[in-house]
Amino acid sequence: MTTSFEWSLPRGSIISGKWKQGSYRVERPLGEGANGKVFLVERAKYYYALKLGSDAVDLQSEVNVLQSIYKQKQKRGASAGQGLFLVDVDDYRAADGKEYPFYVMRYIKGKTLSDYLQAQGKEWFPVVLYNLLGKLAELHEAGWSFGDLKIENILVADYGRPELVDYGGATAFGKGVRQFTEIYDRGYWNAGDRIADARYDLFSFAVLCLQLQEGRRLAQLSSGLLPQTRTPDELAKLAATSSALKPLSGWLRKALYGEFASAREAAASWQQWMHKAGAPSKASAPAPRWLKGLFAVSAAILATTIYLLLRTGP
Ligand SMILES: Nc1ncnc2c1ncn2[C@@H]1O[C@H](COP(=O)(O)OP(=O)(O)OP(=O)(O)O)[C@@H](O)[C@H]1O
Repeated sequence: MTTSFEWSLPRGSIISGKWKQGSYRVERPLGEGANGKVFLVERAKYYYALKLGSDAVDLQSEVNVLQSIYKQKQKRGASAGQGLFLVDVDDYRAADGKEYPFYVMRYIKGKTLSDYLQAQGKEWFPVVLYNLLGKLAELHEAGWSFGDLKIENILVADYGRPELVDYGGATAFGKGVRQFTEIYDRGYWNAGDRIADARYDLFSFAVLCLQLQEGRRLAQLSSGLLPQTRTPDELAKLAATSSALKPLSGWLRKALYGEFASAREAAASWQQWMHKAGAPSKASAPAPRWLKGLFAVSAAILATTIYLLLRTGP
């Protein structure tokens, strides 16, 4: 992946906006991709993620999506404190004399989905993925398909809260998806067209489950098939023969064949599966280690207090 500008900004550099004069101090780079470089920045003691690009059109389309989600949330009275909301949009004049567009968004302190599951344990899989379906549903209700759903574009914060980053592939419903990753793409698997709809993302979501649980077998499958023999049935068979995914194979088949009308419907069906399987729901998510530790300490203090009370007596 290459960005169209090669320079970076060292810690302490100041990025200031040409039009609104917002000024941000660079802490460190967070990542980089085809559309730009993302930096952790600080302004008035708050941290943000700032995406600096070289193509104003590409960046503007990401800004449009973020604005549209924000407006949709406002309409529903949802809290602005959640989600990847926009903080600022402006242009930066760099040392090379050129102007680069940037936007500033909430900083997501999290790990990529696969790193999170590796660190916290696979038992978080149902919870995190269920929450992700909720995120997709929100986006769809604002009229957008995410388009390029893949492991790298999902950051997971504490308690299994996923956040979608990189709206470069987001496409208004009814338009053609332009930015996608082959293995997650419905067109690549001859399972439908590339016209953005809720089902397009749900297909990628199903592949994401396979990628997380059966990454190696998925890669082998896709490299071993000819373009015309790639079908959703091959993916469904892979799910059915996976010990981790077998209980979910009915759900995955529906997502692969575009049989869910919406992400909400898909989420409701996922939740039913979680209840049946006894998987931890949001409310009863597995207790983090620190919480277990805290419980042990509190129990020890209580026991000591009772002992002392009994000993000293009235
Ligand atoms: N709000 C955020 N908070 C924390 N990290 C972020 C945030 N946004 C982006 N990142 C990090 O920066 C990386 C690159 O960002 P992004 O994917 O948006 O760039 P891109 O140029 O569009 O990449 P791609 O070529 O994959 O489309 C992400 O993978 C993520 O690790």
